[in-house]
Amino acid sequence: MWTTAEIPGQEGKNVIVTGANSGIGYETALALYLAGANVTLACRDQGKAEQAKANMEQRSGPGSLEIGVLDLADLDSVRLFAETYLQQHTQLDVLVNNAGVGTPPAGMTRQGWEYTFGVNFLGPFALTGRLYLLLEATPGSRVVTVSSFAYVRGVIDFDNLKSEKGYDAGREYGQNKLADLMFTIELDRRVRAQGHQVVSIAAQPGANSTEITRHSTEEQVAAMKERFGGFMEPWQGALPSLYAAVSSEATAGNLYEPHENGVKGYPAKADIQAVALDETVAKKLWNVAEEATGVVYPE
Ligand SMILES: NC(=O)c1ccc[n+]([C@@H]2O[C@H](COP(=O)([O-])OP(=O)(O)OC[C@H]3O[C@@H](n4cnc5c(N)ncnc54)[C@H](O)[C@@H]3O)[C@@H](O)[C@H]2O)c1
Repeated sequence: MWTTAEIPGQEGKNVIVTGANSGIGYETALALYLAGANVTLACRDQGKAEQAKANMEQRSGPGSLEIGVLDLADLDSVRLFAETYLQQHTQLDVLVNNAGVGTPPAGMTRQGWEYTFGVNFLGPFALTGRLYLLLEATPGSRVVTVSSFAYVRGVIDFDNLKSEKGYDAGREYGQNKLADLMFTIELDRRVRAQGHQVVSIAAQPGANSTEITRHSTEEQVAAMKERFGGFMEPWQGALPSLYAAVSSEATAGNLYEPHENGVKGYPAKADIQAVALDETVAKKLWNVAEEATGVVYPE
C-alpha cells in the first residue's frame, strides 16, 4: 500500500495547496510539509490559515510554510494572489487545486457566475493560468486538480453557467467536478500539443469525513455513508492528491482515486468515463473559461 511514508524528500520544492486550512487540503499540505517542501497555504480566511499553519508547525516538519490569501469566488483575488506569488518565488513545483465547495445555497461570484462553478472551476482555471509560466519554467512541475466521483453524473450546461435556468446544488456539483476533470485532460492535451512540460493530473478523494457536507442534510449524509460503506478520514482522502503530486508512477492526463480491490485509501489509476473525454465539450469549456476569467494560457 502506498502511504505518505513513501513520499520522496521534497526539500527545495515549492508547493501551493488551495483550501489548505481544512479537510483534505490540510492533510495534503501537512504531508508535503513533513516531506520537506515549502508549502503555501492558499486560503480564503487569513485567521484560519494562521491556525492551520500553527497546527502543522507543531509537528516540526523539515519544510516551511507560507500563507497566501485567495478567494476563488473573486477573480481579482486570484489575480492578486498569483501576482504576489510570482513576485516572491522563482519556481513552482506543484500546484494542488484542492479548494472547493459542496452544495451551498444559491449564490453568485463577485464577477456574476454561479457560485460553485466559479469556486470549483473558474477560480482554479484562472489560478493555474496565471501561474502557468512559472510552472512551465520549473522542470518536472505538476498541476493536481481535485475532482470527485460525482463527475460521472455531470453535464456541462453552457446555458446555465450564471444560473439562468435556476440552481440545483447536486447538479451543479456534478457539473463542476466534471469541468475539473475535463480541464485536467484538456490542459494535458495542450501541454503535449505545444511541447510544454507541465504535468496535469486529476485526483478524486472518495467519500471522506470533512466539512464539504456542511450544507447536506443528515439524511443525505447517511445515504452517502451507506452508498460508500462509510466515510474515510481526510488523510486517506489526501492520498490520491499526494500520489498525483509526487509519485513517479502517476502520469499526465490521468485520474487517481482511493480504492483498489476494496482497500480504502490506496491511490490507484481510475478508468475515466466517456463523459469526461468529450474533446469538443472540453475545448468549448476552455474557451468559455478564458473569456470568463480573462486568463489566456500561453501558447
Ligand atoms: N470530502 C469528500 O468526500 C470529497 C469527495 C469528493 C471530492 N472532494 C473534493 O475535495 C476537495 C477538498 O474538500 P474537503 O472535503 O476537504 O472539504 P472542506 O470543506 O474541508 O475543504 C474545502 C476547502 O476549500 C476552501 N474554500 C471554499 N471556498 C473557497 C473559496 N471561495 N476560496 C478559497 N478557498 C475556498 C475551504 O475554506 C476549505 O479550506 C474539494 O475540491 C471537494 O470537492 C471531497
